[in-house]
Amino acid sequence: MNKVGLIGWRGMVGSVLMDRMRRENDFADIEPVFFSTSQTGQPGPDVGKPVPALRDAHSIEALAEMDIVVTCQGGDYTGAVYDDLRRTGWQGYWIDAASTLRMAEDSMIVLDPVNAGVIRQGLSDGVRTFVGGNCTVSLMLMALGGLLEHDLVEWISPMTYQAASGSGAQHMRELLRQMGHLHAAAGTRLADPAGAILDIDRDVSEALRSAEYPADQFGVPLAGSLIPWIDRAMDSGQSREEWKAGVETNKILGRRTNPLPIDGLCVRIGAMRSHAQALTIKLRRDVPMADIETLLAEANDWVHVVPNEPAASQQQLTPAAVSGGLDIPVGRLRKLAMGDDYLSAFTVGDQLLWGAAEPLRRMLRLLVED
Ligand SMILES: NC(=O)C1=CN([C@@H]2O[C@H](COP(=O)(O)OP(=O)(O)OC[C@H]3O[C@@H](n4cnc5c(N)ncnc54)[C@H](OP(=O)(O)O)[C@@H]3O)[C@@H](O)[C@H]2O)C=CC1
Ligand SMILES: N[C@@H](CC(=O)OP(=O)(O)O)C(=O)O
Repeated sequence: MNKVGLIGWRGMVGSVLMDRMRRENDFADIEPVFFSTSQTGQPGPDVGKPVPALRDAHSIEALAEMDIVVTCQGGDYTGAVYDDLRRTGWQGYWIDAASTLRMAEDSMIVLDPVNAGVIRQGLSDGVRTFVGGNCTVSLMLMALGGLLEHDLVEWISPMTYQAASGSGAQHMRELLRQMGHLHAAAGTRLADPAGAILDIDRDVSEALRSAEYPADQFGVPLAGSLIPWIDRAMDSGQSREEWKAGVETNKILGRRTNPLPIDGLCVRIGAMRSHAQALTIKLRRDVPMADIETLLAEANDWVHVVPNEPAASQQQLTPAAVSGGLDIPVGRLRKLAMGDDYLSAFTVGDQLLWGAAEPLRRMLRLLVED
C-alpha cells in the first residue's frame, strides 16, 4: 500500500480535501501519514483507521520515506522543502495545491476530466510532480471542455467574479464582518419599509469609507463594493491572476505550440467560496447552438447546461446554488452581436472543490489505482 504524506490537511483547502477523501473512502487504499508545520507529535485526525502521531513537515528525512506527498500547505512551504527533498534523490510523487511549481518544466497541471490523456502521457514520460491549477482556470476548463476538446475555440476572454475564499480563511471572516458593519450602519431604519432609502444609502456609504470599516485583510471594502485586481502586477499590465488564465490553460491542454490566446480581467466580489466568470468565446467557425450545448453537456460528469432563460439563470447559475457541491453549470449561451462565431457563456463553481481540492484527490487516486 502506498505511504502517502499529507501536509496542510487542517487548512481550508486541506479540510475540503480531507472531507472529500473521507466521503470517497480514499483512506482505505493508502497508508496515510499526517504532517504539520506546528503540531509535530500531536495525534493525527480521525480517518477511520489508526494513523501515527503528526510528523514534522520540515523534516526532509521523514518526507523522503513517503511514496507520495500531497500538500495544501501553500507556496512558502513548497519553496522551503521541495528542492531539498528532490536533491536527496527522492523519486516519489509530489501533488501540490500551490502555484509555485505549476509552470516548472518538469511538472504537470492536473485536471483529469479535461486532460487525462496529457496526464497519462506525462506519467509514462516519468513526470513525478503534479500541481492543481488556478481555481478560475480549472473551473473554466470544466465548463468549456467540450468546445476545447473539439478544437472549436480561437480565443477566450474571461471576466471573473471571484469569491473571498480565494484569498484565504481570514478574508472570508472579514467579508462577513464587513457585511455586518454595513447592516449596523443601516440600523433600525431597515425595518421601516417606508423609510427614506437615500438616508440609509448615505449612512451606508459613509460607513464604507470610514476608518472603522473592517478591512485589515483586503485593505479596502469588498462587501458593498468590489476589488478589480487580484494578486500582484505583471509587466504586461495584467494581474498575475489574469496571466495564469492563458499560460495555465495551455499547459493543462498540452498545447506547447500555437497557444490559445486567453485573457481578461479578474475581479474579487463579495461571494463566499464560489467563483463565477463571464466568457466571450471566439469560435473557429459558426457552430449551431444545439451542437454547442450537446458538446458542452457531454464533456464530463459535472458540467450541465442551463437554458438561457431568466428563472433558470437566476436560480442555477449562482454561487448560492453551487457552493459546497461539484456541479459546474454553464449558461447564458448565446451568439453575440459581433457575429455568429462569437459566443457568450457564464459559469460558476466551488473554488475549493474543483478549483482546489478535487483535482488533487483524483490525481492521488489515479496514482494509487495505477
Ligand atoms: N484558498 C484558496 O482558494 C486556494 C489555495 N491554494 C493553495 O493552498 C494553500 C493553502 O491555502 P488555505 O487552505 O487557504 O490555507 P490556510 O491558511 O487555511 O491553512 C494553511 C495552514 O495554516 C496552518 N494553520 C495555522 N492555524 C490554523 C488554524 N487555526 N486552522 C487551520 N490551519 C491552521 C495549518 O498548518 P499546520 O497544521 O502545519 O500548522 C494549515 O495547513 C495556499 O497557500 C495556496 O497555495 C490553492 C488553490 C486555492
Ligand atoms: N488566486 C486565487 C486563489 C488561489 O489560491 O490561486 P492560486 O492557486 O493560483 O494561487 C483567488 O484569489 O481566487
